[in-house]
Amino acid sequence: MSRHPQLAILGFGTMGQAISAGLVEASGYPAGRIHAATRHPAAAQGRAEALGIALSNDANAAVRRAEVVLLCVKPKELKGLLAGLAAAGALEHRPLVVSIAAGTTLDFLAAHTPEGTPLVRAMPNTPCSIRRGMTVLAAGQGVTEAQLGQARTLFEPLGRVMDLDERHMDAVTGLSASGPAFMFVILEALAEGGVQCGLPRAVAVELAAQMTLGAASMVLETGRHPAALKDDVTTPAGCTIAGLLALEDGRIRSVVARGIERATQVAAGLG
Ligand SMILES: NC(=O)C1=CN([C@@H]2O[C@H](COP(=O)(O)OP(=O)(O)OC[C@H]3O[C@@H](n4cnc5c(N)ncnc54)[C@H](OP(=O)(O)O)[C@@H]3O)[C@@H](O)[C@H]2O)C=CC1
Ligand SMILES: O=C(O)[C@@H]1CCC=N1
Repeated sequence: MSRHPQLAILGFGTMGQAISAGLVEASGYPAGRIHAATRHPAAAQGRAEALGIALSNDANAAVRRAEVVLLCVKPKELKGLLAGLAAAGALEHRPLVVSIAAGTTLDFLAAHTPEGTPLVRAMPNTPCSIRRGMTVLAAGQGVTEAQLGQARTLFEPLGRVMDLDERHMDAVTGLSASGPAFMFVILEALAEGGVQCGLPRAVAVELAAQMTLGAASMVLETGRHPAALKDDVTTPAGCTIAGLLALEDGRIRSVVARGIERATQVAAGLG
């Protein structure tokens, strides 16, 4: 299979568009090799045209010519979509099927696709649209290393990729897939703190975002524990420890951790 297989993207909403944008705009995937399908294409036609990819309401046609099928519909919409593909015989050539649906297991996918369909579950996030994504992959039974590699090749240009056992997928969803929303709220709060202390809002947002990027990059690039990096910032009797204690008074650690736990619990029930 080529490095840029014929790709069908079913569902062209937030994630279908984020992945398409990452592939075409940021990583040079040939737009002509991507065919997206959605039930109401008019709404997203402008975005598809801007990317140069074909968008129609004919999922069966997109799948018939595809070597890789990326399922980007809501979990509740997946069963009907797969039933339609099966009824039309669109998966008879056994393309690699990659689902990003939260809470939707490989067993469910296997039960709703023709026997022997190679299946991979993936959990990306919206930063994939600018190549700063995090995607976790879990391979279905019988998927070869080459097929898993094909899925990896698809997501690697969009950011980091990690393989994990499927049992971790709900926690992955709660942490790295829902996580951007949590970080946007935290970023907004950081900026509000700056505004409260007199910074213009645009300046506060830029400082908050660049600081967050720098802190996250230090964790990834140094491999040091976040607690050790925090200690480096915290001068005895200085301002940082004063701020940290105020955050602890608000139970920042348990509030954030419980948010991930709750998102994980809900993700498990979405399929
Ligand atoms: N949003 C996120 O940050 C993340 C989402 N996910 C997962 O990605 C999937 C998509 O989420 P998201 O992009 O946010 O959802 P959206 O609702 O934005 O997009 C889903 C799209 O699927 C289309 N659709 C629905 N049914 C069909 C069908 N039968 N055939 C073709 N297209 C169809 C809908 O459009 P139309 O009505 O025109 O058909 C819609 O645009 C979900 O399963 C979610 O769990 C995973 C990681 C992160
Ligand atoms: O909120 C959701 O259900 C989806 C899955 C992970 C991110 N967004």
